[in-house]
Amino acid sequence: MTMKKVLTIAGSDSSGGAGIQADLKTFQELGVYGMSALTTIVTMDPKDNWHHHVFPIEISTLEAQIETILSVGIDAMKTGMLGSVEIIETAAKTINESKIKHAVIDPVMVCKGEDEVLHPETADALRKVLVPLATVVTPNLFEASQLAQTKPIKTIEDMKEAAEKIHALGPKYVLIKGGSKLKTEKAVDLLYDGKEFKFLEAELIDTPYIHGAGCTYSSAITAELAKGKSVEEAVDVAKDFITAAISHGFKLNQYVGPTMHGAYRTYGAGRTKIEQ
Ligand SMILES: Nc1ncnc2c1ncn2[C@@H]1O[C@H](COP(=O)(O)OP(=O)(O)O)[C@@H](O)[C@H]1O
Ligand SMILES: Cc1ncc(COP(=O)(O)O)c(C=O)c1O
Repeated sequence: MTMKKVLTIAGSDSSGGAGIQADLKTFQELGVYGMSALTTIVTMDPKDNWHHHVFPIEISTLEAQIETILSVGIDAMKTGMLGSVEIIETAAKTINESKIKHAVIDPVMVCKGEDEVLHPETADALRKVLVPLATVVTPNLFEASQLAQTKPIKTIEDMKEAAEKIHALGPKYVLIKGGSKLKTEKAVDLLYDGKEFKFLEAELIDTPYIHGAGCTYSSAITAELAKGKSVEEAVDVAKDFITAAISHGFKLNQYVGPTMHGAYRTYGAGRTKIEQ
C-alpha cells in the first residue's frame, strides 16, 4: 500500500500540544505521512503566566514551504492557525491550484486559556475565502458563531441554526464542536451536509487537559480522508481518536495540559484513565 501524504498549514505551538506539533503527531499515529507549512510561531511566556505571543512568518517563506510540499504531492490537507488575511488567501490558493480532493479547515480564532480573538480581522476572510473551499470546516462554538455571524451558541438548536448558515457559505460539511461548553451530558458535535443533521456523542470527560483537542480532531479527520474514508467515516474515527486522547490528557505544567496523541493506538477507543 502506498503511503498517503498530508499537509498541514498551521502555526507552531512551542509547548507541543496544539498546532503543527499536534497535527504531525496525529498524522503519525494514524499512519499517514505528514508535511507542514508553518504560518506563525506561538510562544508562552513563563514570566507572565504563560501569556501567548504570536510571531508571524514571512509570506514568501510560507509560499516556499508550500511549493516544496506540492512538488511532492498530497492526498489531503488541513489548515489551522493562519494569522493574517494574506496567509488565508495563500491557503485558499493552495487548495485551488493543487486541485486537492479534501481540505479540512479548522478556523482557529483563539487559543484555549486566552480570551481575546487572536486576529479579529481574519474572521471575515475565513468566511469569504477559505471556508467555501472546505470538505469539512470544524469550528468550536465560538468560531461557529463568528462564521455564522449569530449570537453566542448555547443550545443544540443554536448549533443547528449556525450549521445551516455556515453551510450556505459553501463547504461540503460543517462540523460544530459542542465539547464541554454546551450544557449537555455528553460531548456532542454536530455534522451537517446541507441535508441531514448527524450528532456525534462521546462521554464528557471531566478534565482541564484539553489543550490541542481541536487541532488533533481536525488532523485525525484529514488523515482518514487521505486514506479514502468518507467524511462520515473519517469523523467517526476522529471522534474516537480525540475522546481517547482527552481521556488520557495530562498535566504538562501549572498552565497547560495537552491531550495524549498516542492514546487511541495504545488503549484503543475504550477509555482507561491514567492516574495523574
Ligand atoms: N471534556 C471533554 N470530554 C470529551 N470530549 C471533549 C471534551 N472537550 C472537548 N471535547 C471534544 O473534543 C473535540 C474538540 O473540541 P474543542 O475542544 O471544543 O475544540 P477546540 O480545541 O477547537 O476548542 C470535540 O469532539 C469535542 O466534543
Ligand atoms: C499554533 C496553535 N494552533 C492552534 C491552537 C489552538 O489549539 P486548540 O486545538 O486547543 O484549539 C493553539 C493554541 O495554543 C496554537 O498555539
